[in-house]
Amino acid sequence: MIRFENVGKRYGMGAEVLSDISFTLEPGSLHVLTGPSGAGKSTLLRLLYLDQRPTRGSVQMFGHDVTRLARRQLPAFRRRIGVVFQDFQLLDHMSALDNVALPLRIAGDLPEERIQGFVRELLSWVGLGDRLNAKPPTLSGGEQQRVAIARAVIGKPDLLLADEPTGNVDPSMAQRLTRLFVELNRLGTTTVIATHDLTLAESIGGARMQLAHGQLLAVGGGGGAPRVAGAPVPPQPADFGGF
Ligand SMILES: Nc1ncnc2c1ncn2[C@@H]1O[C@H](COP(=O)(O)OP(=O)(O)OP(=O)(O)O)[C@@H](O)[C@H]1O
Repeated sequence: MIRFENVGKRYGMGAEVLSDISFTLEPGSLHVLTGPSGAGKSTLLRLLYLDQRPTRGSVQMFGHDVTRLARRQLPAFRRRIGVVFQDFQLLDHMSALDNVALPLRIAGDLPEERIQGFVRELLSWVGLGDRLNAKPPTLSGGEQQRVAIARAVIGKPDLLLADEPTGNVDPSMAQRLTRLFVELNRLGTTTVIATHDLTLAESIGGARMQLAHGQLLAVGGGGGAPRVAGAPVPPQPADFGGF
């Protein structure tokens, strides 16, 4: 369970960009975070990723008050979180395959041969089967976004955070990626997807978290995602073991 209580966030000496944010995310719940540009969606995702600290309030995650963690404790928590941020945060010197393999290699649970098999299958599924060895700077924005999504989901994280995850792809790929998120959520990953795209929000389902001017206007229960009609079926968990 994740619990925010009266969380406020300001950058430097600026005004608060988030004020008195309180909510609970139940394990395995699915939430779509909406709100106008500048409302604080990315800031909220960065607080959830422990990439920013709140300036007030408390945040409970994975059984800990994470506002009290030492910097050296953060990587272990972050390994439980898959992220797709707008800047993708891919490692430019590594191939697409190696970027996506990284969470499984760090986890160290699977032999390299199986890791390679799972990564190839997932990258093929997101339409990048012919770009396995390409490095991120040689990929288009939409291709980089799909590598980032594959990297975020391959290890079946406890929490998935995605910021405008389909902003750079065409509608049919957006539907395919939505299916991936929904299926991951069905396997138990608590999921928060920020988007301006109301079609995406509708197709994901789940509960809305609505931000405006740094205030959370609504947060629902977020239980269970509907099937995405007509979308292709992603690789099943047994087919890519990290999943
Ligand atoms: N690193 C930063 N330093 C200073 N101010 C920041 C920083 N990041 C965000 N802000 C400010 O915080 C406010 C909320 O920004 P944020 O990116 O969280 O909004 P958003 O809802 O994700 O917007 P968008 O939909 O345009 O991505 C904005 O006023 C922005 O200028």
